[in-house]
Amino acid sequence: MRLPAGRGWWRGRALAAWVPGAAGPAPPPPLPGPPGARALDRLYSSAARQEKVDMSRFPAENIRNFSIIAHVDHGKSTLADRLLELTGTIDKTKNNKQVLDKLQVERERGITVKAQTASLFYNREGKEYLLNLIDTPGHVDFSYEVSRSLSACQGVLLVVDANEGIQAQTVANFFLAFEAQLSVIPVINKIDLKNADPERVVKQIEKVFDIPSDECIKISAKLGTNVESVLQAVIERIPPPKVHRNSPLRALVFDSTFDQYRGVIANVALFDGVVAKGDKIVSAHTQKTYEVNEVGVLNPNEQPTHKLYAGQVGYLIAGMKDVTEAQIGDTLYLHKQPVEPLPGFKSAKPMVFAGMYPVDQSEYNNLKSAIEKLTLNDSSVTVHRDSSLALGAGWRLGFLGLLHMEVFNQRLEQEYNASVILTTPTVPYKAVLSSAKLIKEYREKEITIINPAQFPEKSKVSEYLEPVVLGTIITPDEYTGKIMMLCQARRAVQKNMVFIDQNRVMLKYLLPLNEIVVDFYDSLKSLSSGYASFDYEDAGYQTAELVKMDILLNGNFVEELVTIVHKDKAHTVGKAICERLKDSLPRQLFEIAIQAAIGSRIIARETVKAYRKNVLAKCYGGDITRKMKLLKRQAEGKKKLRKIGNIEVPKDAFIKVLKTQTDK
Ligand SMILES: Nc1nc2c(ncn2[C@@H]2O[C@H](COP(=O)(O)OP(=O)(O)OP(=O)(O)O)[C@@H](O)[C@H]2O)c(=O)[nH]1
Repeated sequence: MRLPAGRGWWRGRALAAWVPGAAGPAPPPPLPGPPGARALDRLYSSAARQEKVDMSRFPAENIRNFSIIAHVDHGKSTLADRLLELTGTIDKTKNNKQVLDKLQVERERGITVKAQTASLFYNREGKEYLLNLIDTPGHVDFSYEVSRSLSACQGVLLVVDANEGIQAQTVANFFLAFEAQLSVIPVINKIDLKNADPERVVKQIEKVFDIPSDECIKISAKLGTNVESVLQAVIERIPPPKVHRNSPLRALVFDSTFDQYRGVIANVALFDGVVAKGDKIVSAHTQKTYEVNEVGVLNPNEQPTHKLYAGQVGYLIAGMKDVTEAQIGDTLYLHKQPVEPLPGFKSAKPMVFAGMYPVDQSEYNNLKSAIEKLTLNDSSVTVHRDSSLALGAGWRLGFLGLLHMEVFNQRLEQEYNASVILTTPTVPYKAVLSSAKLIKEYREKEITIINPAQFPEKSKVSEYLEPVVLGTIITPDEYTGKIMMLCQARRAVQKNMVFIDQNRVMLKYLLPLNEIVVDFYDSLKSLSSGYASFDYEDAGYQTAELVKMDILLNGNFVEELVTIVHKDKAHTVGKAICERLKDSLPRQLFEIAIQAAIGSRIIARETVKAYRKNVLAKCYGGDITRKMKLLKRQAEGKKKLRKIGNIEVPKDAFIKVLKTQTDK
């Protein structure tokens, strides 16, 4: 049986409540062993399994809400495993590996894609604490998940690899936490590695983040070395949430997922008040009223509770039918007790757009339903209907980056059995219109273009704009020269350069997004032997000399191959498209000229030589039935062709040219 995605696949383990003093059957007698292990045994006891947890026993001063943030692969999920074990939330003997990475795509790629919350019950010196841990993704495409998670926290564990030291996402994530005014606990991980140099990393942390060296905790999450002191620091250095339990309910929806049986499961952080099953709540965003069906904590599986109290982080199910009803950043309050909504979040801004089409048009409806379901679990994807003469009806989807696009595609295939064609990604350009007619048509002066086919002509535009990002590159000094040349070739403007230690440099560049979207990271990695790291943040738009490039076959315009390029790159890009098309077009009875053109100016050309495929050539002699069969097969093949002028172009040829370069 295929396990449903998201929370819940762990359900077989059915962690249940340990509820001293709660209504229902008495908890089993204390067991020998460390407090965490005892808690675990109680959690697993079948008597307690039916009970709901009583969360009133955790006053705000006994609560710590924190995220684990780091550069990719520095060990967040492994540290989360050890913390879950140490607090007895999961069984230590089970060889746990990245337990909170629950999606198949996360397990296969070994990366975290979705932030996951776990509530840990922890006894320390006779006091019982509730530690709400959020494990976050490290890759730049998912930094939106990180910033959202931080809104439910008062502190972070900033994990840094003792061998690699501070990397680009370490810097980006630190500043997210710093700007949110959270307590930062630096954790230097992987001290067991042969090449580990924790002292060097301590100095980097002091220099770049201005954090005193004695605040760094050195651990090996893999071996469990010194992980106890991380728990101690969480309790001592992260402040409890400042909340009011006697005020009316004010709950922030900081994440949400969709379960096909129960509807929306909203992850909430309670800033004020209390919420319980049966309460009537209102969404500040939609003003719709709902009745709460279930509240609970993730332990790390869903564990229903009697109530959730201010300062706590948990989940809430209230009959919302899709995630648009539980918008991330929304505030929930009690019916007839309106409150000032919490600030919420800026909505996720798609950075790349690509066309998505079913491989076979008869699969359109199935794919439509799969996309709808998956976007319910990933609301940062935007979807617009689109169509192409060659590929049929489809959609134009917006993603936070290329990895996000690949992960979405993989999830469609794995979780919904869909097979799709994804076209080359483009970035969202803008045009400031000068034509009164167009302004009237669009009802605005500045339009965003997510489909190259809709690029307005230069004569109707006063200026074009392209998205830019502020990129951070951290590299060993010896590769700086090569990296600078790469950045220059990508039209980047250097903004800053500092040494973070004797031989490591941090470079800051303003880069056009379309120059980095496809292969910048790969180029950076290969010319620095894998040592340089890269992260970027949105930096708005800049004026750009963009041109629309057409592709012509014997003078006939091919609508699906229109591309927007910077004028300086037009020749290179045009040549590459012509070459790819030449390789994928079958020869025909006449010569075919493939041309890339800007307006009437031809900038690149390839030729496919004439050739006659005589399907009857082998049928010498008089077997008429065999001849008829071959001619019929040829006629069927023609149905998969599109005629451009008198040229027959197979659908496969378009696919080869349009498919993303990352698709193999
Ligand atoms: N030697 C050693 N390896 C470790 C340690 N901690 C984690 N690793 C390994 O480092 C790799 C990455 O660990 P993860 O915990 O998945 O890292 P992450 O930061 O969660 O990764 P993302 O979610 O992709 O950003 C895995 O192969 C771990 O086994 C450690 O203390 N020592």
